[in-house]
Amino acid sequence: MTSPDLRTLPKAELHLHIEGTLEPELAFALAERNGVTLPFADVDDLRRRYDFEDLQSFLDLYYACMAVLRTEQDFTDLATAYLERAAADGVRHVEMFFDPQVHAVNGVPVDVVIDGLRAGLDIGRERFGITGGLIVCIVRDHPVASAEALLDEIAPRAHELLGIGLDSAEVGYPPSLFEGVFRRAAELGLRRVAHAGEEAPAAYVWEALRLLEVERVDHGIRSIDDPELLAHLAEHRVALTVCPLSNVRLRAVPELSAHPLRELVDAGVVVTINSDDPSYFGGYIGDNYAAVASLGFDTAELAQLAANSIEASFADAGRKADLLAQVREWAASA
Ligand SMILES: Nc1ncnc2[nH]cnc12
Ligand SMILES: [Zn+2]
Repeated sequence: MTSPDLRTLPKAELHLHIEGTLEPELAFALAERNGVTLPFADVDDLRRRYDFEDLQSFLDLYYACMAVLRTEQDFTDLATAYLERAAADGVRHVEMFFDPQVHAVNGVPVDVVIDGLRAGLDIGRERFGITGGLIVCIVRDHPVASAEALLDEIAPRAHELLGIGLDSAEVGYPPSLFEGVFRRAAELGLRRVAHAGEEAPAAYVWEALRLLEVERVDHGIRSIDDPELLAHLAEHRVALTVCPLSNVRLRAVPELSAHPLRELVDAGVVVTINSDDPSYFGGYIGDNYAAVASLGFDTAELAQLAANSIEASFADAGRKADLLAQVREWAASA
């Protein structure tokens, strides 16, 4: 039997930083359009620096490149370019992270970012049939007061957002710092997710669950070190948004074959597959599914991972039922 085309498997992408889809070519085009000077000679020079030692070494480059994003049109162009690639990878629903505190440092108001990304999502829906929304991320190594000020700013537009997340440098910035911020976000009607257990230990995942009351955990791979936590995640069906190629590139795991994905699935955890920052990590979501297939996951298991992504999404019940039927159809014909 030939292996099925994983790019036609209908799926949701639940862990995607839209700024992490900025390809070097677009970065230089936007730099020129906006009169911003990037600290790299050219596209090839920038790509050569995509050799990361850890999360922080990646974040340094990632935040530097974000300086080219200035106008509403820039954010629309960025989102549209991603959605076109995502559509080719079988993505039918996407929940997109963005980092307004970093854009604010560059003088870009959060309204510009939201307007630009929402226009991109509208194009994605019309052109590619992709549904989805935005998850505003708190940059955890900025002061808590800055996160609180951001909530003040977005409060009137909370109904235009799906949720709140927590990202950036993890170790030393535990979820507990943001308990009040997340409580207020919940009062605004935002769904809650957080990066936890990417580089930091399982204790950060417990904090995200107990103090931030998250509905999904982003990465969460260090949960593997805590059997009680694994049992809790499985029992309560709290999904992990796992990003295998990211974990390899940022050396959260020594190599793909050492990834704890199989153990997480065997423990009964609801695992989903995602790309994180695909421009920087050598692969979009289709490449991540292909990496999982190379670990020995069979067609039925890959279809189950896609079904998990739909079930764990914040799509409405009708959309979920429709997409789950599409996954079943794919599996039956694979
Ligand atoms: N993998 C990651 N972890 C934490 N913050 C991020 N921001 C963008 N990518 C990230
Ligand atoms: Zn991430």
